[in-house]
Amino acid sequence: MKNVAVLLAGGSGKRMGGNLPKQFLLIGEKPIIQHSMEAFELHSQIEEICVVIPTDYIAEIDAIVRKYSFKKIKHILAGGKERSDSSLAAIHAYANDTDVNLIFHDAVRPFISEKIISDVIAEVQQGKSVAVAIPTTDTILKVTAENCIESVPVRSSLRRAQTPQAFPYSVIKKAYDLALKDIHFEATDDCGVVLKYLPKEKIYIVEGDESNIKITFEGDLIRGEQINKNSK
Ligand SMILES: Nc1ccn([C@@H]2O[C@H](COP(=O)(O)OP(=O)(O)OP(=O)(O)O)[C@@H](O)[C@H]2O)c(=O)n1
Ligand SMILES: C[C@](O)(CO)[C@H](O)COP(=O)(O)O
Repeated sequence: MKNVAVLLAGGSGKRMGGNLPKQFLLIGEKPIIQHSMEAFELHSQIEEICVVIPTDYIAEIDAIVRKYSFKKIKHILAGGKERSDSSLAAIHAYANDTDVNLIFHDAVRPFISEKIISDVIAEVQQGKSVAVAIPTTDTILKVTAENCIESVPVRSSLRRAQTPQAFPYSVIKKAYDLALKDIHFEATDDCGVVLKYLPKEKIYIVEGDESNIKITFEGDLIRGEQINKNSK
């Protein structure tokens, strides 16, 4: 099976604000998305990379690919309205090349480590579905519609989800085929889609790390600069 990294970068970064989608903001003088592209380009077990990006920014990715001589970028695809639409764009792109593992990664998690990618690949190569997560240090509250506490789940059973999330092609395709028949379908990640529509499919967890942050708000850029400096 070929290991394909799908870099999801189709969002507009509403919570970050500003005109430029956050994946093009600089950390360590390099666009955030370029950090993610490099992490997968340099990983020896990744055969191909597929970048999903808003249509207006396809040329920017093409320019980065040419300028820095990326060799593994096979597709640069137009993203969709929701994150799940961007995942679907990648799934459709491999409809005739199904002997692959799709390894979905938020392009705005630029500090993904070689170890996490290796650990994810070790699992998905055995035909397993894989999530990356870390324990939560905060107690997590489940709340009601009126913002009162409904329950306090046992913390030791809770994890914070990161990416990558990886699946054999047949698994993720089937999950999305079923999801698309559901008029109430919505999802914030790909594991949620598999869990809901293929409940018998086990999703194995690989340990993430605290540096694998998602750049979401402006303050995350300061933390990102620190992580980048410490990684030198
Ligand atoms: N339609 C979308 C929405 C999100 N993403 C990608 O999914 C990742 C995680 O999403 P998030 O941090 O929510 O990014 P945005 O959707 O851009 O942010 P916001 O929700 O603040 O608008 C990002 O790399 C983002 O570009 C995507 O590929 N397609
Ligand atoms: C996939 C994810 O990064 C796991 O934490 C997260 O669910 C993405 O959510 P967002 O709303 O697109 O930021």
